[in-house]
Order: sequence, then C-alpha cells, then structure tokens
Amino acid sequence: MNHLPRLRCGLSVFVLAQGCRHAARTTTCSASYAPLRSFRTSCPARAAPAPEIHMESYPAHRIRNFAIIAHIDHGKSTLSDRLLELTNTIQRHKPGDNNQVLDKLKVERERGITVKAQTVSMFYKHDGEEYLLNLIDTPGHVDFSWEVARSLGACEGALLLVDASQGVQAQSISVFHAAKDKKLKIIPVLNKIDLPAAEPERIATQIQAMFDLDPNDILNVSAKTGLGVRDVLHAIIDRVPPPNAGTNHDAPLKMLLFDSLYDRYRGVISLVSIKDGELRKGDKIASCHSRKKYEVMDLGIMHPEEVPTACLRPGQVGWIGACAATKKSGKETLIGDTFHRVGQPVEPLPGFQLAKPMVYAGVYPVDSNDFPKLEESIKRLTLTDRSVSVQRESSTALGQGCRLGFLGTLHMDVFRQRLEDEYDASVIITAPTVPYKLVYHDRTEFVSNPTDFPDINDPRVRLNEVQEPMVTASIIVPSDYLGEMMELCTSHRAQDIDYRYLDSEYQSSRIMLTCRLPLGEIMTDFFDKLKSRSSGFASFDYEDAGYQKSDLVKMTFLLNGRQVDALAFIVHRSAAENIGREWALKLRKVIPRQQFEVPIQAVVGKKVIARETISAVRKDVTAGMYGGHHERKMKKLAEQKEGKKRLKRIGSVDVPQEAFFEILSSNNKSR
Ligand SMILES: Nc1nc2c(ncn2[C@@H]2O[C@H](COP(=O)(O)OP(=O)(O)OP(=O)(O)O)[C@@H](O)[C@H]2O)c(=O)[nH]1
Repeated sequence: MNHLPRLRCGLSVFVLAQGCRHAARTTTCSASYAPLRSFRTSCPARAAPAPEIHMESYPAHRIRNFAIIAHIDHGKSTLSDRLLELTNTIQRHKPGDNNQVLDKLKVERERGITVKAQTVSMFYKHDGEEYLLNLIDTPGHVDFSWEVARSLGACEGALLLVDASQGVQAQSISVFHAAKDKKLKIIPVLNKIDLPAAEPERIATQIQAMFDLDPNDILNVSAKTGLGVRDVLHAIIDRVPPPNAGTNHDAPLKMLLFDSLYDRYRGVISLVSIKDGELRKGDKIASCHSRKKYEVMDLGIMHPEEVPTACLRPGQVGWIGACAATKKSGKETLIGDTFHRVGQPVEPLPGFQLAKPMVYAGVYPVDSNDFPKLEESIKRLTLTDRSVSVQRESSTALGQGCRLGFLGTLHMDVFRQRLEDEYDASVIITAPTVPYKLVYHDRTEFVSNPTDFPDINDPRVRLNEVQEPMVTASIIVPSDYLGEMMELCTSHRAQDIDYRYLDSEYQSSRIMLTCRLPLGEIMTDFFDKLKSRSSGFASFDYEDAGYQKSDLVKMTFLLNGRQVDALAFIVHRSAAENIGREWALKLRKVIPRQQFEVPIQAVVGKKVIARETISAVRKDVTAGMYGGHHERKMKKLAEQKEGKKRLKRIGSVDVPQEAFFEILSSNNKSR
C-alpha cells in the first residue's frame, strides 16, 4: 500500500482554511454542506500517515462491520484504542497513557464518558488476506441507547464487553438485547482481567446464565495492558459474518444513513453503510423518506479522521459530504433513512425508528438579545445529535427560547455543556418535564410544557384524565442493598416490584430488581439517591412502558401575586406540598430583596400550598435629617410608601436572570 508523502498534511490544512472562509459565508445548516477538497482537519501526531486506499480491493467477504457494546465504563473506548493500535491505525500508546482516541468531544474527555458513537475503519492482515474492519464505539449510558441502536444497523457483529470485576450490569443486558434483536453475532469479551478484583470464572458463569452464550466463546482481555486483544481481532474475522451485500456493484444503490456530524467549518458529514451498489463522487442520490435529492460532493472512510476515497462499495461503511441538489425545502433527512440513486428507487431498509424524547426543557439565552445566535447554535448541534427535538417557545420571564426534547437528563446536561463548549452559549434551562397525556372527552393531547397544562379542577376544561409516562426499570445491586433499593423505589411511587438472584451459588450474590416507575420520578434526584444508597454499586436501566392514569397537578409560583411562567411544573398530588415548600424556600434565598415585601406563593389550582416572604429593603430616606424636620420626614416616608405601592402595583418584582439560573440549574443538578 502506498503512503502519501508528508507534504499532504500541510496542503490539507491550507485547503481547509479556504473551506473555513467558505463555510463562514454559508451558515445555513439544514442539509447544506461546505464542499472541501480535503477533509483532513489536522495532522494528528498520533495518526499514521494517510494511506491511499483502494476500496475496490475490499470485497464484502473481506469486510467485517462490528460495534463494541457494554455497560458504562466497562472499557469500550479503551479497547477501541488498543484495536486501533494493533491495526496501525494510530500509533502505539506509551504504557499508562489513556488516549481514548474516539472520545473526541470536550464533554467526553471531561466526563470520561462516550456520548457520541464513533466509526473507524481499520486494515488488518490475517492468514495472508487483508481485511477491512469497521468498528463502531458506542456510548454506554442508557440516555444514549438510541445512538447505540441505530449504530447497530450498520453492523453484523458486536463485542459485548463485560468488566470482569463488576460483572453483568443493567446496560449490559439492554445492549445485549438490542444486538440480539438486530440478529448480530455477539462475541462476549471479559475485560479488565488485570484487576486484582477480577473474577473471570464467576462472571463467565453469569454471562452464560444471563445471555445463554457458550462460556468457551468468551475472550479474556485487558484493554488497558493489551493482553488478549489480538485474539479479539481474530475472533471478529472468524466469527462475525461478512456483510450480506450484493457482489454486483452495478446493482441499484441502497445505502443506510446511520449517523451525521456537523462541523462549523466542514458542514454536514453523513455516515453511511452501503448495502448494495457503488457510490462515487458526483452521484445523484435521493432519500426514501423525504424524497429529497442530493449530489455527492466527496466521500471516504474514517481512518480515524476523514480520508477521501474514490468510491464506497457494497458492505463498506464511510462518510459522504453531499449538498442538496434542489433548493426546494422538504422534510429533513433522518437518521435511519435509506438512499438510492436518483431514478432507481429501492425498498427502504427495515428498522427505521425515530428518537422518542423522554424529557423536555426550555432553553433560553441568559441575555435575551442572544436568542438568534442561540437558535442557530442549537440547529447546528442537532445536526450532530439528531435525537434532540426542537420547537420555539417564549416565556414572559425569560423571553424567547426553544423547547427541546431529550432522551434523558444526562443527555440534556451533555447538550447544554456542548452548547457552552462548542458554541460559547450561556443558557438557562428550565426544570425538565416529561410528556403528559391529557385525555379530553373528545380528543387526546400531549403536553410537554407545564405552561400548557390546564387547571384540571376547572369543569370547563372537560378533561377526563391525565396520564403520565411509565418505564420498566431494572436495578442490579449486591443483595445486601435489597432493602434500601425497595425503599427507594417505593418512595418514588414504584409498582410491581420484583427481584431475582443473578448468581445465587456465590457468596456475594447480586440481585436484579425490576419495577414500574413513573418516568417523571427518575427525572428528580433518583440517580443520586440510587448511587448513594447503594454505595455506588447499583446500576440502573429503563425502557418505555407506556402511559398510566395518574393524579397529577400543576404547581405554579406567584411572586408578589404575579405568576412566573418559567417556574411552573407538574407534580404528583401527594408530593405537591413538600416540593412547593422546598422551592418557595429556594426562591426566597435567590431572589434579591426589593424595596417592598415580596410574598412567594406555591399554588396548586387556586390553593396556596406554601408561602415564604422576602422582606423589604428599608432604605432610610430620612437619614441626615436632624431635629425639627418632622413634616419633611413624614413626607419622605409617604413618598417611599407610594414608591413601594407603585412597584407593587406594577408587580415588577426584580428577578435577575442569575436568580433563575441559580434556581433552575441547582434544581437540574439535583435531578
Ligand atoms: N485496570 C483496567 N482498567 C481498564 C481496562 N479497560 C478500561 N479500563 C479503565 O476503565 C475506565 C473506563 O474505560 P472506558 O474505556 O472509558 O469505558 P467506556 O466503556 O468506553 O465508557 P463509556 O463510554 O462512558 O461507556 C477507564 O478509567 C479505563 O482506563 C482494563 O482492561 N483494565
């Protein structure tokens, strides 16, 4: 294989600089794409020199597409690093270095978690044949399971990684089922066998019992030291079936769009998996879902950065930069969509599923004038994270903003941090809320903004019932903590609590507790309590379990008699009083004292359920008046009283944005 001369890196940077200027002028973000001749953004010191890659040399039978799936922190990104090194995709790390090459985002590096699946192509020679191995490193946290599910659509196999010291955890089970549903070949891998606390035999028995996998198929590795990692590569080649792609590259093009990235300088880049046919630069393609047409401006593979190639062939995975062929705006192109060549329609691939937001929150700029900039940043970020839904909204307290739908509260927090890190935004996020179902006598409505929630006691509303979203939750924890966990679940309105032992023949047996929980309950401080009450040993997972009738009420807050829309939320009637008191107290602490006394009232329906008072700042208007100035003194005091009354009449309690920021962010943190 030829290697390009080093000069190429310098040239790439120059071309990119031209691209930057171009991109700066074309800031629309829907499906636009800043065309670049080369996509190399930098010349990473650790990357091997870019090889010239002939995709024709890799027919489907020498391609393996696989994902690494696991519970959070079981070592997916570390194993990916080792695989990239063994295949010379990146340079070998120094012992002790923790590169995590595929965790590219600042938020991922800071928090040590993967939030965005990453794809990378590797080349590896085995038994005299060179293989193209396409790896997808997936996130572990439950909030990103949609990301995992759609990445699996581009794979035929999955490495199921389990920490040999922790054993099977809640997300190990959910990702296993996601891979099994997609009929992927699953290779079980026990990681971290270098740890003194590792118990490979015990965990192997657990894997066999839980997943019905042959213990002889389990590979033992240490992603940290590299021990056993070469066997993983061989197992991928030997056990994962090659893509079931047509051998005829003249067949009509059928291509799955499974991810997209947005870079402010490079525009939209789509990650695709070619199921049939061949794709080349200049090809005209169309989406099965939106019917929108595009022209392929450039294409290539991730190795580990974008490397251009002349074509992509059946079974291969790569990136494309495409621009809309027509200006006509249509439906947005969606992840999971199938593409075909214009004029050669194909049957869409199965399994197309839209992300379903579980949590909604209003996002507002700290400075109201920054709304246009914030909206643009949100639009661009959603091109990288397609699971976020966006709708404009406005609040009398916070001004113009957007109501965003997220897959969970961690997802929400990561999105906020990415807005701040990558777009320099300063935002206020309202308390998260779940989508409630309102069943009227003649229709059903979903409400995800507390402001739109009606007064259920008002007979004119004609509301039959309110339903809340439920989840089936599973908690895996050492059996010593069973009592604590039961108590925690009960205090969060759990139903149908059940449990079973996972490995009863061992002393330190663990249990899996399952129950039905209202989704709204886990948006509060449930995770924190779960961690602290299980000394950090519990793992948690949940899945959608439909809707259920519930006794919910809307709580609003009045400041000086005026309702503050940004501070409304929906609570279960049984918890209303406690929450009302807690929030009223918080508000009293963060709202600065005014010239007049400010009552803070928590209200449900027409009833005040909690009250706090912010006492007035009593400015001494008579200071400096000595002796017989009684009349003047009285006049000043009367003026002050009038001033206070005027402010009261206007009802303008001066609540600075920072106070909202403080109360809403402290509330979100505790959630
Ligand atoms: N001792 C030891 N530590 C490991 C091994 N593999 C990973 N780790 C450590 O485990 C921690 C988590 O590893 P990651 O690779 O970030 O785990 P992950 O599964 O990618 O995490 P998420 O992406 O957040 O789900 C890191 O501190 C790693 O250094 C191993 O084989 N042995």
